[in-house]
Amino acid sequence: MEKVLQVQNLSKSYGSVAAVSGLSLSVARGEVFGLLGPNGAGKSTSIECMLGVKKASAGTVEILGINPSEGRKTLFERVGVQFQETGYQDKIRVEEVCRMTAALYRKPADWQRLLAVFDIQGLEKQEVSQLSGGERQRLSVLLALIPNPELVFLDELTTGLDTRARREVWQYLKELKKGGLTIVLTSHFMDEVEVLCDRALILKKGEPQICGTIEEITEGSPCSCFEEAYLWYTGGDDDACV
Ligand SMILES: Nc1ncnc2c1ncn2[C@@H]1O[C@H](COP(=O)(O)OP(=O)(O)OP(=O)(O)O)[C@@H](O)[C@H]1O
Repeated sequence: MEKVLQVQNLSKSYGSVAAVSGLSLSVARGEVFGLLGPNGAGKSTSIECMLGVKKASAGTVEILGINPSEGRKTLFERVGVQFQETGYQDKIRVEEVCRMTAALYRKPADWQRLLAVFDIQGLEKQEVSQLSGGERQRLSVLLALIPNPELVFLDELTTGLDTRARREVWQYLKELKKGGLTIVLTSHFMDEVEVLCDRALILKKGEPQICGTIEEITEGSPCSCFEEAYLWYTGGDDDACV
C-alpha cells in the first residue's frame, strides 16, 4: 500500500528538553492515524517537525514522496494543516479568511459548502475574533480542508466542540476518508480515537510507547478497554487498570 507519510527516528530537543525522541511511523493512503499522548508528550512538536515548520534535531520525514524542508510549496498544495491556534489578522471576517485561504490553491474546495457542513453558515460576516471557541475550532478544521488535500493534519480536532458538533465532524471526516483522504490527528478523547482511527501511536514524554490498531494497543496492555490501556501506557509505573 502506498505510504503517504514516513517518519524515521525523528527527534527534537528544545535546549535540554527532549520533546520527541526516536519517533518512527508510516501512514498509508486513506488511513486515519492518531498521534496520542498527554499534555506535553510531544504531539504538536512531532507534527511541526514532520511539516518542516520546526527543524528536527535528527531523523527523516517524507510526505507524499517529498522532503518537507525542501519542497514546502509543492507540499502545501497537497497537504492541509489545522493547528491548535491560528493567528488570525485582527478583525478579519469569516468569509475573508475563507476566500484568502482558497486563493492560495489551484483547486480549492467549495468553502461555502464547507461552511454549511461545519454549521458556520450565517456567520460569514462575523469577525473571527467574535466567534465562540467551538465555532473557531470548526473554522480551523474547515480551513485545513480548503486545499482539497490528499493528507490532512488535524491537531486537537474536536477540542471545545459540543457533543452534536463532534459527531458531525466525525461523520464528515469518515466521508472524506471514504473518498481517499489520509488523516493524521491528535486527540485527547479516546472515544474519538476509537471511532476514527485505523491505527494510533502513543507518546509519553516524547518517547513512542506503542503503535498499532485500537485492538492491538488494548491487547498489548493488561486492560480491557482502550481508554484504560491509554492511561496505562501513559501513566506512572504504579498505574494499574481500573
Ligand atoms: N518552543 C518551545 N520551547 C521550549 N520547549 C518547548 C517549546 N515547545 C514545546 N516545548 C516543550 O516540548 C514538550 C512537548 O510539547 P508539545 O507542545 O509538542 O506537546 P503536546 O503533546 O502537543 O502537548 P498538548 O497536548 O498540551 O498540546 C513540552 O515539554 C513543552 O513544554
